Amino acid sequence: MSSHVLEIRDLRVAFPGPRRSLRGARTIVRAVAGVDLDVQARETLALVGESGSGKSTVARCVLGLVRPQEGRITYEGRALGPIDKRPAELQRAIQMVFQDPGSSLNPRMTVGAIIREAWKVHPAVAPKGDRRQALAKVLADVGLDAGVGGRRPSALSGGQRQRVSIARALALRPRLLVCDEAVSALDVSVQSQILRLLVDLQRTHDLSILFITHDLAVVRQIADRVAVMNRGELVECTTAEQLFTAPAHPYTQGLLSAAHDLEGANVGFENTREQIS
Ligand SMILES: Nc1ncnc2c1ncn2[C@@H]1O[C@H](COP(=O)(O)OP(=O)(O)OP(=O)(O)O)[C@@H](O)[C@H]1O
Repeated sequence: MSSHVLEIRDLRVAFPGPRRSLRGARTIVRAVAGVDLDVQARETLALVGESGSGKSTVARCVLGLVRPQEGRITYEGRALGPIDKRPAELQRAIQMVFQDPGSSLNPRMTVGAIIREAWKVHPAVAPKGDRRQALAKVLADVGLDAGVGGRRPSALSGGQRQRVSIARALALRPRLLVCDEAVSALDVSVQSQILRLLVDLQRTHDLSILFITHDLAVVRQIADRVAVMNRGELVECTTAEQLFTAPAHPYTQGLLSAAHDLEGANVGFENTREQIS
């Protein structure tokens, strides 16, 4: 049997583009133009590319938030349709961590209420016994004190808020996390802490991660394999090591040298996976 948790085949998504003129026909933006991708059990696959290359659209298709014109997405061999047509256990099994927890966490609710609400939506994974203890455990798993449960997102730092987003996802015992620019809004040192947390959680919770980012320094810290998108197409999919040492595609070579120019000293980033193993 295949060890692929997620399989994407010939995915195609087009959006109506801007009008050419007041009376002219609409253009079409081919956001995803025939993508094949697999995420294996317990791996982190980074999906990288410049802004507008189609990464988020792939993620939104996996979540069932965008309906592709063509293609097939399966999770453990089961076809994934739109989110509202998915059985509860499939909705639960794939969780998303967004870039900006400020807008994805309800500002009127406490952290505890946010997590309890996730359990209300998915009673199959709600704790059977002491909910307080279960909440403290979920928060501890992401490095937060139990006291954070009584606070609202606005009272937390950006890094703490992102830990809460991860806790909310983990509370549903997912198998696949889709992280869309999940550390992009954070300072570099906080980014590293969150990336380490994800690497740890992946091991302790048997997670697969599809990690979307435009930042190659982040890829270096977290990815097992890397898929590179350009203009809706996948141009290269290889191990992280291979990508950084011998990128095959000219587009990837260009991305790497642009990152070199931008980051200077940061290019020598050590790999978090190696540091903590
Ligand atoms: N809902 C939408 N309606 C119209 N066009 C869209 C929509 N969503 C995405 N697009 C277009 O599809 C293309 C791919 O966008 P997408 O957000 O997937 O790229 P991305 O690589 O994730 O970029 P970014 O990192 O900037 O989000 C872009 O040209 C974008 O403008």
